[in-house]
Amino acid sequence: NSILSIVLPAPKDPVLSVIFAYRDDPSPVKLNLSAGTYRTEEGKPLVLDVVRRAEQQLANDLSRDKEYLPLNGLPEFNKLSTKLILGDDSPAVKENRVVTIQCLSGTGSLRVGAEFLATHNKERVIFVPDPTWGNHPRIFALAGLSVEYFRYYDPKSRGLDFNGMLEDLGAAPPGAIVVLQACGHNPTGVDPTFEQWEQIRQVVRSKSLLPFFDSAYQGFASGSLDSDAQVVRMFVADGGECLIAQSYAKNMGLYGERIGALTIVCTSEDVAKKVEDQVLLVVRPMYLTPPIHGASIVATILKNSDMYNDWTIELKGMADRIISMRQQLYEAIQARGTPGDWSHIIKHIGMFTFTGLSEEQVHLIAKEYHIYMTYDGRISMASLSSKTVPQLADAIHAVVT
Ligand SMILES: Cc1[nH+]cc(COP(=O)(O)O)c(/C=N/[C@@H](CC(=O)O)C(=O)O)c1O
Repeated sequence: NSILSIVLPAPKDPVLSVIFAYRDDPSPVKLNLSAGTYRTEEGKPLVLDVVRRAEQQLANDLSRDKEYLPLNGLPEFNKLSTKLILGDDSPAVKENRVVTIQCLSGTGSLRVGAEFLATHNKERVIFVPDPTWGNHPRIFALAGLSVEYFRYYDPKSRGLDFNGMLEDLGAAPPGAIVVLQACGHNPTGVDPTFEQWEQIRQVVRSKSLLPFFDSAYQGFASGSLDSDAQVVRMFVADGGECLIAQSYAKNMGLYGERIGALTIVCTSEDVAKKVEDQVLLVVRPMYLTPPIHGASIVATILKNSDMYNDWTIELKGMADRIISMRQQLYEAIQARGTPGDWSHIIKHIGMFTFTGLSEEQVHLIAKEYHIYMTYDGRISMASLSSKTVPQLADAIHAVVT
């Protein structure tokens, strides 16, 4: 008599179920556009050259050991991560009111932050964009928060439903948490303009909402680390509070190292101290202390100005390749005279684009053309190459005409 036989089949995960369908497809021309990971022009994963050099340096340093890190992670990693997102001369850092904890990449930063908020924030509602990254609702619900949505994507314009967003944020209860993707919105590729962000900031502050930034693509969206941090810095500059989940998965290609940071900007040093102690009470029973290797790679690169510069060059290379894939796909669709306005492909930013294809068109493209994207019509531009753009443009043309 088995105990586990009561376990029910798990619901389908939008990203993973497509990856499994792709895996099982025997076609030699199959193309996976669903995974949010960078691919080179040859369609291969990329380990940055500067990462290889950092790892070499670490391996040669015989003074290093494998002792536990402190609960809050590798100290120099935390300091350098704070600087990367908040900038070199952040008043919040100077006033000691910023707490940064190394966490297990972006997901871990979001989860630790959510568990902390579920325990200490009197308002248990957290608002996320509609749509948002598929994992957000579960991370926050499992932490004990109640997830609500604010209007974000407008299917008609394939752009931002700005008025809807402002209206929904304006109607949120004081103290509610609001998840804001810092740049390269997943899954739509639609980011507000800076002018729109300023209006969003004013509503967030005037309604006493607590912003929780998800910064998973800093530098990877525009190619510039500073411009992709502008939105976060705009909020921090007003002296208010926010949480920031940072990930080095995409911009440093450290997906499997699970390295990121949770930064909490408070209104005083005194509050920051209490916040840090309470967040560590979440960490200890969750995973005790974070992993050392990824943090050491990041710290090695960020603390050395030559390696930092080399990183920015490789990072811009990745971002530029994605932007050129957007241009090439748009031109290929135009060349085929495919009906409809496809300019959103070049207007969108970051790893992803919402094609606007319907679920049945997505299934048809998978079945007939062996091209896999998530059922919401999201494609990862990073998975395209000059060779495969025509294949996708042909498939889109076939299903929309
Ligand atoms: C917006 C966003 N935030 C956080 C993460 C977490 O990444 P981490 O590796 O924990 O730092 C991801 C990953 N997104 C891709 C990975 C996945 O969902 O499987 C994706 O959208 O494909 C995001 O797209």
